[in-house]
Amino acid sequence: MSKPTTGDFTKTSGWLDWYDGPSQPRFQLPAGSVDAHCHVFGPGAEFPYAPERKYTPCDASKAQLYALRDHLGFARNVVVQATCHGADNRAMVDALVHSNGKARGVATVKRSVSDAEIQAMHDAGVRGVRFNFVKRLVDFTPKDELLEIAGRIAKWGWHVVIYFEAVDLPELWDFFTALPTTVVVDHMGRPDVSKPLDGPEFQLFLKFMREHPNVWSKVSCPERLSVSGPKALNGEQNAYTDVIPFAKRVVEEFPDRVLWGTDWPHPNLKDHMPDDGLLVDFIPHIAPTAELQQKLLVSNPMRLYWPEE
Ligand SMILES: O=C(O)c1cc(C(=O)O)oc(=O)c1
Repeated sequence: MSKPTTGDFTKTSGWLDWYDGPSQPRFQLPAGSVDAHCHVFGPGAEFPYAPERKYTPCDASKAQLYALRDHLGFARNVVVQATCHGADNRAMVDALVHSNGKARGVATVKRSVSDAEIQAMHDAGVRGVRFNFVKRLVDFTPKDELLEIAGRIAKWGWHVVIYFEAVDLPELWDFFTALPTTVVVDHMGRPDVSKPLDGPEFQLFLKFMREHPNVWSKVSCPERLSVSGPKALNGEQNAYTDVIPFAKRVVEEFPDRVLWGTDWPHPNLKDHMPDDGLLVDFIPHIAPTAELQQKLLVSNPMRLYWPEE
């Protein structure tokens, strides 16, 4: 892979670029595995970052993403609109249309989006919208606007991806449970893994999934959630051990409603950039059997994003 560029944009101070030269994973992904959460950034010279963005990343192009896919052994990607592009989905859509059908997408839209624009995104491979409640990433959007969007995109068979912090789940509960579509939670709703697995915060998340069969979860981002590491660097085969019990619990209790993704190029990490090959080696720690791995990496994402196959 070629190294990150910046175009004419100045990266947010302290920005960490994605890891150059990831290792070859030891864990062999099942055939047809889907990286169900990753992003493209720009390149800014071609697809400028949104004026309302909260961070300016390094560029991370579709060619670099697809080179990583091939290197790690994934067959397909789900490219999720990154907040640095706001509701301008051109970079993500461009990645989809140049994927030879090997990528689907999740967009961010405003209430003003037209049916023709939704249809065009659908034709390009978009299958969902993302609602973001992480305050450091986005400005507030009124919930009635989001519900209106959810009602409209449901007609295309799309789902809603939600990103929020664990402490905010109680306040967001009524809104989330009113959504009329399949709902996919990013990064397990960001549990605080220094709190107990059986404590009230994570138990509320499990109850959310248990009581609502339309709710799925990505069991991704151990590099973001881990407090005590160890980091996925220098060949570490037992990385992020504090995240394992949380992710494993979700995979084992809801094996048919979990997805996994690299989260490449890992926006806003402050401490280190993981070796993506070692992140893949994390998977068998949370999905220990071949059956769970097949569901997590192949059958579930295929059912959600390529149901026609
Ligand atoms: O935690 C984050 O900073 C983060 C940001 C974004 C984004 O900016 O879209 O996406 C993610 O999946 C995670």
